[in-house]
Amino acid sequence: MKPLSDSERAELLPALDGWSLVEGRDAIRKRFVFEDFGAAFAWMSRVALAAEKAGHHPEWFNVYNRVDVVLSTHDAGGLTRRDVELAQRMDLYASGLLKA
Ligand SMILES: C[C@H](O)[C@H](O)[C@H]1CNC2=NC(N)=NC(=O)C2=N1
Repeated sequence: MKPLSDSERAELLPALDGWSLVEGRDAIRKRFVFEDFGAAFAWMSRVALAAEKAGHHPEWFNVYNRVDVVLSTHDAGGLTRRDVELAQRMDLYASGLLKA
């Protein structure tokens, strides 16, 4: 999988909801805040199954109801379409679960 081209970045990254570029690294990040630990972990479980199926895994750190996520494609050394797809899937699965 090739890293995103400049034109792909310009098109795909601004369309993502709440994701931002990580400084000093070709990666994107987002903080998800859920109602409680149960909601956070339910979401993580669902994402984990999808990630395993796709063979593309997040870097993430969970404390109680908060999950800090970083996405990058290690094999490509930077952002690829796989990261964009996983970000979109994470957002989809989080809808309705996030803290108001
Ligand atoms: C063999 C296996 O599919 C690869 O090592 C996958 C696993 N999960 C991965 N996840 C991420 N984020 N980047 C990768 O390059 C990657 N590679």
